[in-house]
Amino acid sequence: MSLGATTSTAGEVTDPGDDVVLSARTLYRFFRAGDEETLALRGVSLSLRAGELVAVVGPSGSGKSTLLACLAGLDEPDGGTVVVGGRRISHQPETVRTRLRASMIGLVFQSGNLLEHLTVRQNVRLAQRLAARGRRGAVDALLDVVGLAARGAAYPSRLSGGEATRAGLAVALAGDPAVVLADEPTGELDSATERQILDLLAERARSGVAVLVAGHSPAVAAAADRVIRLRDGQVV
Ligand SMILES: Nc1ncnc2c1ncn2[C@@H]1O[C@H](COP(=O)(O)OP(=O)(O)OP(=O)(O)O)[C@@H](O)[C@H]1O
Repeated sequence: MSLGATTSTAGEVTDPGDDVVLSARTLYRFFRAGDEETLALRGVSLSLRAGELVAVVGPSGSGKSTLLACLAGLDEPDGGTVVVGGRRISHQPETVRTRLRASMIGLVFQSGNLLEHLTVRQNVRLAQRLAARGRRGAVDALLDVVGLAARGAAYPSRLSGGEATRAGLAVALAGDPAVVLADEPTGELDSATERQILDLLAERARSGVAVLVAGHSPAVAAAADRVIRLRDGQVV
């Protein structure tokens, strides 16, 4: 995918670099609860290239989830810029962020991204339709990739933790995203299932997707091509 366009239209960057699919510059995020102010992100910058698997690791509270939410346009940074596919996603109206996210980004959460009243197959098909990008007929192939070919008719409440994560991954991949952002997808899984999920993410990266996965576990860092360490909201 060529992302090298140069234009002055609002929301586009001048030179995103050859294969940089996502970049964040000097992100700040403050939270205020009563008198207490938390600086969750303190000037975080990063770039994510097509075909690489990058891990964001750091202790609890270091800012991983906040960072991923800002990168995905689910949350707005108080300072700094996020650019995805050559277009600015930060500081945009929600409709713009949602559209950009749907066309470019697949999200995987530990808590799951499945609608409970739909089967696994229906969840994946819906995600594909919403993104309006996935290849038709690819739903079963995708379920096969994540090892859930036999579980397409199951409802989320009947899935094990590992199955739910893999179904969530199929949903995230349904729109053929250029970027996958996974927030602690393996947090609650045993090490064999964690390995499976990380292998799937690595395989996606090898096929050209830019993958960012946040987690605590050494296995997450070990699976990555590159590791970004966060502490107290800063890259260390
Ligand atoms: N909505 C919020 N309101 C107030 N403080 C928040 C909010 N969200 C996050 N924080 C604070 O921001 C800091 C970073 O939190 P964040 O969830 O990003 O960390 P994390 O590295 O993802 O942690 P974990 O590994 O436990 O999920 C923490 O101090 C947290 O308490």
